[in-house]
Amino acid sequence: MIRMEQVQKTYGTFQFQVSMEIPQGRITGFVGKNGAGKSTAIKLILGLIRPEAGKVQVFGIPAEKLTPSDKQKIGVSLAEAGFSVQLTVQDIEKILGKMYPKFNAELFQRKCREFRIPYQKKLKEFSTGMKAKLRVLIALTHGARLLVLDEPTAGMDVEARQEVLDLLREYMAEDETRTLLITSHISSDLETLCDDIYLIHDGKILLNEETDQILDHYGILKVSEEQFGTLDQEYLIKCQKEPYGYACFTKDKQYYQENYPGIVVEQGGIDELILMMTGGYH
Ligand SMILES: Nc1ncnc2c1ncn2[C@@H]1O[C@H](COP(=O)(O)OP(=O)(O)OP(=O)(O)O)[C@@H](O)[C@H]1O
Repeated sequence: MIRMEQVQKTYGTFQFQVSMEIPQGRITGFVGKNGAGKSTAIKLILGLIRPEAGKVQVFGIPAEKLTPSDKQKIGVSLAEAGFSVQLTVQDIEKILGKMYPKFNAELFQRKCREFRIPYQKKLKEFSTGMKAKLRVLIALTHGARLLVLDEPTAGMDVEARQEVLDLLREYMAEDETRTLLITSHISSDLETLCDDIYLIHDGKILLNEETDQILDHYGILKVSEEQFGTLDQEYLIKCQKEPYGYACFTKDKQYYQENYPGIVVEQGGIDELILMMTGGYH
């Protein structure tokens, strides 16, 4: 569905260099620290910026050659993009109806009511969470085959986040050929939503793994200097010196639980993955 082949983009000292393949029918999450390159990846995929080298393909078509009719099949939610703040939701509904032949006005209105999005108010009077919910609704109500959502739940309270995540799950369950690409800083949202995770750091992919694999098999071993000396290194991805000895990130915590009964093994979620792999775990 999305393919990046040796794509390069440079901003000053920041160098984005990535190859990846995002399959159809999957929910893929991009994670990483601030400034890692997640939004850069999304902008390259949407053809909003051009790479200096390499190829970006969406639906098998080079991103820069996507026609308006190809773009109709993509639902997008970006933090900085949007409609004029002078418009009301009613105005936006009319514009969407003209822009997208497959725009579902009935669904849009129903979800606006369910999400308590005021229909007559101008966008400039909206709260951060209301704007975020509206951006997601706009992406989801024109029959897109591919959803690309950059931080869709940012600024939302816990209830709003659950509503949006449920809506995304519902949307994906309706048609198994749909594909969703999402970034978020809220790891728990991605852990419950995504099939696959890409960890991006300093413009490179540090890890690509299925979410279930991360949650079921990855873990952090906390060992003394002495224990560290006896540890089989085969399934360790990264080790970090700590005051008590070492924190070791493993992709097979069961192996160490079975073979080293005395050592402490902690759950390895997406937050731990980011912190261990990028050197911020303590
Ligand atoms: N238009 C631009 N001009 C100059 N530098 C840019 C531009 N866009 C992005 N960058 C730089 O590229 C790097 C990656 O930024 P990007 O927005 O992709 O990160 P991100 O992973 O989305 O971060 P965040 O989690 O903070 O949103 C950063 O160093 C950023 O300063």
